[in-house]
Amino acid sequence: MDEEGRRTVQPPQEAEHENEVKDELEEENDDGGSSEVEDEEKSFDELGLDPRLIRALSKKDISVSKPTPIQRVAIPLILEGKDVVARAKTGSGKTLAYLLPLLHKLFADSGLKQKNAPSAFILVPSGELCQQAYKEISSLIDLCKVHLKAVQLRSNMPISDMRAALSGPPDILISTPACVAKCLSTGVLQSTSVADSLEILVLDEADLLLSFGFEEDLKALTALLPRRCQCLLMSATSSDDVDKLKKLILHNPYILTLPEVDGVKDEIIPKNVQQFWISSSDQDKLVHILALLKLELIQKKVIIFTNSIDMSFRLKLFLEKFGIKSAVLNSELPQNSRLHILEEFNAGLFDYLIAGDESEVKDEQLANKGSNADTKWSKKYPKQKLDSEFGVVRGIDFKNVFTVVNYDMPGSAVGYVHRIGRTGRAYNTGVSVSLVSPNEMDILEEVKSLLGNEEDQNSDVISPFPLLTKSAVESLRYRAEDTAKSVTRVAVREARAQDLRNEILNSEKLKSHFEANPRDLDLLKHDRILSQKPPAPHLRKVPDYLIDATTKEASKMVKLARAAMGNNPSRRQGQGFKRKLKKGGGDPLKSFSAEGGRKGARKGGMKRGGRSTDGNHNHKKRKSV
Ligand SMILES: Nc1ncnc2c1ncn2[C@@H]1O[C@H](COP(=O)(O)OP(=O)(O)OP(=O)(O)O)[C@@H](O)[C@H]1O
Repeated sequence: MDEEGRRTVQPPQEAEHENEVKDELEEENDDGGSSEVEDEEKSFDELGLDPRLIRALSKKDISVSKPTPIQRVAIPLILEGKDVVARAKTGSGKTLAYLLPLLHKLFADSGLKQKNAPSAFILVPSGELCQQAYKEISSLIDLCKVHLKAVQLRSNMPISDMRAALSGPPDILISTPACVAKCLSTGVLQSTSVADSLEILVLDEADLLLSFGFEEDLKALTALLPRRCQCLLMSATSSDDVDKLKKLILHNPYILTLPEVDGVKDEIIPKNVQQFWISSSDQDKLVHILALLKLELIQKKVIIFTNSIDMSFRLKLFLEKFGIKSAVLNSELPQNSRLHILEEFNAGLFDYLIAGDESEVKDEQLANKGSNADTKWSKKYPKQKLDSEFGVVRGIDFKNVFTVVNYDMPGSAVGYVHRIGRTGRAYNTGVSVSLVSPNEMDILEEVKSLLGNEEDQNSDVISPFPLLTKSAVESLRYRAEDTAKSVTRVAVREARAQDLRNEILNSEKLKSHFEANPRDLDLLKHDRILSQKPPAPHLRKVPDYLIDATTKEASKMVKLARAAMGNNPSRRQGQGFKRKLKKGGGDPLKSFSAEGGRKGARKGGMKRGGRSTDGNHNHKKRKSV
């Protein structure tokens, strides 16, 4: 610390002690002993939060009696003013875990002291996450009807806009570290004002902040942090980068790690996601995805991940020929368009989103910076022009996604976990289906060994997808292969360029229009057709005679399951949904085998991955829907 009591840039010595909370039941205290945390099933209002926040949660349809485990543990500690590192898996509700106590504190402090800079900074690695956090905070502030102001700043804003946004000043600033560093270096934010005013600093998606190259920007900020500033670090995974940040910024923090039930692996496994895979050559992936979507064997909404922008457009053009509309999200698009695509998808304006997940390409590029390393991965996915603050996978809260499809497998098992974590968020459930080519089998093996349960070798965390028969695939093969020929490289290039042109035009319109009409989502469609010709009528509808009886039954069951949810996946949470599913024939993914139709009639359990498991003792990592 310097004379003025500010935190210095040098990482402090290893904290004198760290307070670890290893799960919601056990809290390690300073002496290394452990004590039971009483009444682990506390509701939100028993956590000591302002009643206005509790009412706001009810209005947002979040059950006030059911905080997630990380919320139950983190909220009281943050309310007490402790520095906290919260590591809990993707989709576990970390955003509210820091936002609720942060707002509670700002409600209490509001108007007490004249400030020249915001009281709270929330720093995230990408523009998309800024927008997401901003919307969540704004909706809570609106619902609580309090006089607090939050602003989001992004690096691409003109300095004059930044200055205007910070005049006042607002109570909460949501931004990226690079943007805050820019504000400091241009004098938009005064260092002395920050040092005088800042009470709470949140680093969300902390493990990404350093890998996205924000280290120097963060150091510029940490030099100003007053000693009293409470620091919170949220992360889905533990990594060296999280440790580095922890040492750089936090003071003797409480480390919250929520392994839930049985050990380290559970820390990362999205338990609410039933995971499946389909073996497919690279060429056959188009016919497989067509069969899944056209024969309605997976439930909407769906995110389809590819590893390249060209593949995303190829897929979009191909599906269009069969009358399946989708939108493409990628790093090439202007930021306003990307944010708008996300908003439309979250609002349910279209069902299929093809997301070019280049984050792993970016990681690979960062890892190989300065070297000429020519890995298998970089050969397959050559360098693309990437927006350094774009991330389509990490941290983005896609709403009500039921199925995640890996059209291309990601480059790592960790990338896989983050992708499938876009469904099954908080108390919801979801399904993932990965198309795995022979070249990608090593990643599948990596995923299996990362997620597998060594003590339970006989059960697969990721199983063969049970609803797709060979004959269903073959019935569509001719049409798919014939149509794929028309999706040429030139067509893909033109579609990509056309989409970019449209979106650049849109982006300007979007900026001005949505500033004035934030709720007017439907103005610009992002899932419009890019093909020159409309889809041929014979491709739009699969003739009845092509679909075998087993597939018809599978598709019917998927539809029944969807109807039981009333097209509202958030209703998957309750018992009511389970009852309705039972009436409608049960979860098709559990009660059905593509080879043998319904499994319910068969005694002695069901087959998964060629191994027999007892229907009543299904794999414990796979939560029933
Ligand atoms: N107690 C709760 N009950 C029900 N839903 C919740 C609860 N808390 C949060 N949610 C919802 O769960 C979803 C996931 O939460 P959130 O985005 O905070 O997860 P996360 O842990 O930050 O995930 P990631 O690591 O991917 O960023 C959000 O839509 C949020 O509104």
